[in-house]
Amino acid sequence: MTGNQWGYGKDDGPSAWNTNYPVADGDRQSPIDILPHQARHDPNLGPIVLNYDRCTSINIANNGHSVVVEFEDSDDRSVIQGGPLDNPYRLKQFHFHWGGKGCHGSEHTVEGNSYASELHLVHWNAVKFKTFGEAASTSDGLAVLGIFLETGDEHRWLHMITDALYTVKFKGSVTDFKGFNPKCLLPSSLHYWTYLGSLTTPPLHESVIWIVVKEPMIVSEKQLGKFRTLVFTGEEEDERTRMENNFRPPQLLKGRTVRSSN
Ligand SMILES: NS(=O)(=O)c1ccc(C(=O)N2CCc3cc(O)c(O)cc3[C@H]2c2ccccc2)cc1
Ligand SMILES: [Zn+2]
Repeated sequence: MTGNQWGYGKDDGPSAWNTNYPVADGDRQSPIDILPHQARHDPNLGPIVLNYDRCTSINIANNGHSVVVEFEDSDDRSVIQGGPLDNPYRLKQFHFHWGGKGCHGSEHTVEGNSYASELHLVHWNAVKFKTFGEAASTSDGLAVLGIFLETGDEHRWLHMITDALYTVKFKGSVTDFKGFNPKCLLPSSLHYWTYLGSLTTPPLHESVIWIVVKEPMIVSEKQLGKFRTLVFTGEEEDERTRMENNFRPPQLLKGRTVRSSN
């Protein structure tokens, strides 16, 4: 995966991705604009259950597209289950998408409104697949939990992430990041919308069961600003391109149904 041929700029951004990744124009692309009143309330949709108590974070990294925290996924120590999922899905990593100063940067939107940022907790079906890569390229191999970030009061735990961002300023930097449990980032209610979609970055595989939580987490403008101290470029490169607006805009629904938990 040489992720360096795509980006979020004018020439290599989302509108150009279909050149190298034709699935970009596919029938189940993500993100989407969610219309709550058109979502089908499904009483059979149970609650989302997160068993993260024995989760093991490994490191935090700048992969040139976002800041990513990776987890140990060699067993079922941290899984998501319930809701629309038939199996437990293992937590692999989480990362964020955000905007520029004062601009919004979520990927999913709600009735055309975008949030300041969006957190993605990426899980894979280790019951049906042997590796993340295999799951990520097969329908419903992944389950991504999306959490909106809205600006307001300071988030009491997000500093554990933002305080580490200076150590991964440049693309390709990785530092140890142990003992972090992302459960501390979740809003109080896990009511959600769910639909079948794709990765929102190349290779845009149509392999994702999306679970988008309705209630945003509240973070301060100051905390969000720290994400913008990262750069897309490597330390050895001349230019320093600020990492911001790393979001794909909403894609066509193409007849898909969005279901709503209660
Ligand atoms: N935004 S998202 O849809 O939630 C998303 C989910 C997973 C991934 C992911 O884990 N990876 C692996 C790291 C990676 C690095 C890249 O440079 C890149 O272009 C894509 C990824 C994706 C990825 C997923 C599946 C196959 C290959 C790569 C990325 C984004
Ligand atoms: Zn993402």
